[in-house]
Amino acid sequence: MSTAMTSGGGHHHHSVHPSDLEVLDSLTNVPSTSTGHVNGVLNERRPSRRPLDTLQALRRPPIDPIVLAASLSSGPHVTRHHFLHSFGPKTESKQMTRSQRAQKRREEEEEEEARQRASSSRLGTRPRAGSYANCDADDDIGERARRANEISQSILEELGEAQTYQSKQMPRSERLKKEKEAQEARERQKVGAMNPATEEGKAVSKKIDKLKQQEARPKAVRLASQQLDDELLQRKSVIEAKQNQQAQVQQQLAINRQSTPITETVPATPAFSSIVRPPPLTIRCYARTRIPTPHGEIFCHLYRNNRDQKEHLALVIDPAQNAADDRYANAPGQFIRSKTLDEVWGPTETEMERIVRGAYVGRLGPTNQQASKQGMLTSDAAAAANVEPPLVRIHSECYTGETIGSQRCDCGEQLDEAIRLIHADARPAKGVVVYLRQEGRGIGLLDKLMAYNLQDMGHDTVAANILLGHLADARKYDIAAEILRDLGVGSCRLLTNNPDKMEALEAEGISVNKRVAMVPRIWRMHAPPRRKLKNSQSKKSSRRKARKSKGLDSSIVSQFDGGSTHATGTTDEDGDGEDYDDEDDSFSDSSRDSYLEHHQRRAGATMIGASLTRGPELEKYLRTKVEKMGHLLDVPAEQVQSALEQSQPESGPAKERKHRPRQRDTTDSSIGKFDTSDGDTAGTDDEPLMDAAELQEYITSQSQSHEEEGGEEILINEQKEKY
Ligand SMILES: Nc1nc2c(ncn2[C@@H]2O[C@H](COP(=O)(O)OP(=O)(O)OP(=O)(O)O)[C@@H](O)[C@H]2O)c(=O)[nH]1
Repeated sequence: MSTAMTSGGGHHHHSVHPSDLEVLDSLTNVPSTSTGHVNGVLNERRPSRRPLDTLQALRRPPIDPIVLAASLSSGPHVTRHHFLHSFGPKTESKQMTRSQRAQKRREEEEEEEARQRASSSRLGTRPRAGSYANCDADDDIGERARRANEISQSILEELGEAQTYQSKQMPRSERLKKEKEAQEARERQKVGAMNPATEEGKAVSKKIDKLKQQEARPKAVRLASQQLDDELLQRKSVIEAKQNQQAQVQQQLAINRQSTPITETVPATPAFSSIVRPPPLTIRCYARTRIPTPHGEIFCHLYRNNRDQKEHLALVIDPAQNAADDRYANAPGQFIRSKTLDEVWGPTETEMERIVRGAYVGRLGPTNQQASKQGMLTSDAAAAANVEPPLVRIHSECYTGETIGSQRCDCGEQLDEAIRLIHADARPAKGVVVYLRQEGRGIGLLDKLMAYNLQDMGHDTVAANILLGHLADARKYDIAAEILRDLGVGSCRLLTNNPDKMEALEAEGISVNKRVAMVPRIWRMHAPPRRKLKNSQSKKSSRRKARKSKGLDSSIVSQFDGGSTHATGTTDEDGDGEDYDDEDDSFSDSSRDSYLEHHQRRAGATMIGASLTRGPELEKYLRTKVEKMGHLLDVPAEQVQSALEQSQPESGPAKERKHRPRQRDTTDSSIGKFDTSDGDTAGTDDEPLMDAAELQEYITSQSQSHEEEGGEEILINEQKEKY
């Protein structure tokens, strides 16, 4: 562009070139007016390219004089229509003139040349054109590096060590090949070990079982797969590192102890010593409160301890403590109460503070707020009371079974059943469910969920645990025992099928006087009665009971009636003595009848979906417990048959449809439907469903025919002679 538009005030209008006008036009959008004259010259090259109306339409809005004035009065003066023109104070360009700039460049070039000449003379040799030396010919660093290299070379020569380096590494192609082979071998081993369908998988499963029997569990883990082995080693090294760290801390502590006078203080939370030598276990009940349940009221106790960070619970069923009057409050020794809760926690603790944490007697209310006294119950007092030891269940947490109604296990059902059985046990009912936060048999929820995936791949619960690097059962019962002691329960009748649990509890100093079995509800449906019904009168009475139980179950009512009565779900109200006529049989009878009663309860009150767990996965789970973990239960013949059928699913002849009892509850259909044998989905609505009375008749007829066939008795308490 020529000087037609220079900055500054001086306007030197030389001849205007047509291209300048074109640029000006494009910058300012001034509509071109057909061909025209510029400085008297006919501008042939500026035809009117666009019609005027289009240009008008494209044109940006005209300059607003107010905006222009504002712009002039404030900032640097560049507007889109006055590009580089200044209407404001004159600004001086700080740029040198062109000639000055040329002069400066020349001077710089001369200086450069002089420098180059000087450096090449210093080197003595001129670098060859095109050689790398050219790159740093005038570079001091390059020069110094070369010289250092020469010096070090000469030193090495003097020492006679100037040898050529020879790599001992394999060629890369070979290394890659070897790595690939090793990786493939590992994969094969892993896949084989994880898939029970393969020969390798079968061998691994077999090995695991065998080793487990030999009690060589950690070793079995190492053999199970290379991958798990690596993981174990890693864990081991972490533990070793911790132990080392701990040893150092112990040493330091020993030194400190020598140098400082000993004061008998026990650290509240020993961080490291718990790995080496755990401090004596201490527990404390921090709170107790009343919870109404479908079976009656319970007192929920929350415990903390110095062993783990979990809050374990004790559900105490002792409704007598809840009486509106203080009849029972004055009879210490009759209650299941926590010693640590009733303790006074310090000289400043107020009565109200004690009551708020649950250390009260009688039924708490707006008018009854009586704090408990320290030492209301001791184990001695309980023993002195000379009553049958309370029913106790040590229950392990199971989120899936108890909260989202998983049908993979019977944990939800067991928790529900334990509370029900304790409520139904004696008059007044008394017992404890110790609820331990040992999810997944102590392996935690995360690993339990992974174990389920291994189970879906064909492993059972025991093998899945082992493949994940755990013991088949990683639970401990020391905290449970301590909680029971705190509650004054030194001996008990234990609700369990698990012999290990009984042994563990005994080892922890709680005497197990009797085992009371937990029979899965679904199995109980098929079980014949333990003894023949006494006479035809009994049959009538059971029908009468079934009719009675069609109404709202009294255990449900008990939570609405103020809770002053305990659950009466299995009370022998008609007085025929059938339920409680014989102490030994009381449980078997009440358990058998409980099947009907639990169907009369509202479904989902304590478990999602149903109060009955069923299905092929549950059957497998139960069978594994019996067959591999030694649980004391007899698998009903029908379950064995169903397992056999499952093992040859499609291949065999079409299954004969068995007659299965079906029932629909009158109040809630969700518990009414069930399938007893093979876990097929429950029958369709068009199939007739039994009502409670029909069902009871069905069970009775089944059991009678079973007895006629000389069938084996399979019911709870069967194995208890063993203990
Ligand atoms: N690792 C693992 N744990 C499971 C599985 N299914 C249930 N559990 C856990 O098992 C615990 C219950 O243990 P069980 O073996 O069912 O019963 P038990 O308490 O030993 O025996 P009983 O006293 O007779 O009931 C709960 O903590 C559940 O979370 C499973 O497939 N794998």
